[in-house]
Amino acid sequence: MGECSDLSQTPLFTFGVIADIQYADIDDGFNYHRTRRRYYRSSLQLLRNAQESWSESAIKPKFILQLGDIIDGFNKGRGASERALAAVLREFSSRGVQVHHVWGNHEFYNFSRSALLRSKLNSTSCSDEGSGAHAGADIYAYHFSPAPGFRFVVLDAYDVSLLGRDESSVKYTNALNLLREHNSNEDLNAPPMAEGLEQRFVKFNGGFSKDQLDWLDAVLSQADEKKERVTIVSHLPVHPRSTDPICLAWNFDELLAILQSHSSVVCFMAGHDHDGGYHRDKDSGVHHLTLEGVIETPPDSDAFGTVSVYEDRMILKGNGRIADRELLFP
Ligand SMILES: Nc1ncnc2c1ncn2[C@@H]1O[C@H](COP(=O)(O)OP(=O)(O)O)[C@@H](O)[C@H]1O
Repeated sequence: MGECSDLSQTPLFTFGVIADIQYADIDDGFNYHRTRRRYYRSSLQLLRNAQESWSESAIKPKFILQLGDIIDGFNKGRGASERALAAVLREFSSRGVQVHHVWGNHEFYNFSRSALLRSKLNSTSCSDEGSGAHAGADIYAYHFSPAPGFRFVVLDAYDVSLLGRDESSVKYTNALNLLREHNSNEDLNAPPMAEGLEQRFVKFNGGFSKDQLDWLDAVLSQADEKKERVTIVSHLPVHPRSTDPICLAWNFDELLAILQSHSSVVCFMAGHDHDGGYHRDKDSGVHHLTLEGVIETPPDSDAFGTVSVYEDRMILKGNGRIADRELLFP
């Protein structure tokens, strides 16, 4: 960190990040391929560790980004969705810091889209006022500016998806047609190929509608004009080198093209791939960060980050499985 002599400087503000808590009050289990252990019960304690660290830090985070999959789909079958959600939200609210919730596949395993829109997982009330702050009535995407010159955009990566869309809706039919164009398996959660980018066409992923892409494009044009620094968050990663390709958003390429055409974008943060990932896009200089998931983090470790924001960079202080990173602005 040669140029980092200003680390002793006070940041303009800080914020917390945490991904894939996937809490359930059940014994440990495994991922689909049985290669990774999942610590369903202990994930609540790891969230508690994060909250404790944030509240004890000299500079309190201005907000927390919760990158999706806050509770596990197993809750649904046990009739425990509301109880599990209440337990996790109790932890979040205990310290009184504003939380921005992103929606992942496990949100939709537990709740319908309309229920989510009515729930405490809808944090659009923390968005900026005014027209254009939200992408649309049934698209969960909004932006906010926590400090002058900085903007954050929350994206809905399941806008085009089978998950959460009513089976009688046009949006569901369109998503099913798109998925079937790429995946001929009977079980649409099974990837169509054993490797490569086409693997992403599975039911547990989704994408961004044209309405959402147009909205994002307009939000970023305004941010370019104001010379703001924009960080975008979504449950699904969009850079093939920042994740296992099976976790990519269906139309990651369309989203990447938008990011590359706006000078204001500095960082894209996602969850979903519990192993995490990082890549700096060489064309745009945008940092693509995929956060390691809490659910696959052993009870004696941690998985959360605190980001300090400066004029020219963000410094991620990782805890446990998450590495420290210096994110210089492009
Ligand atoms: N290779 C696969 N073939 C069939 N189903 C799969 C495959 N991988 C995952 N699934 C299923 O897809 C869903 C999402 O997978 P899961 O591992 O739970 O994702 P997450 O990491 O988001 O928890 C689960 O219902 C899981 O059983």
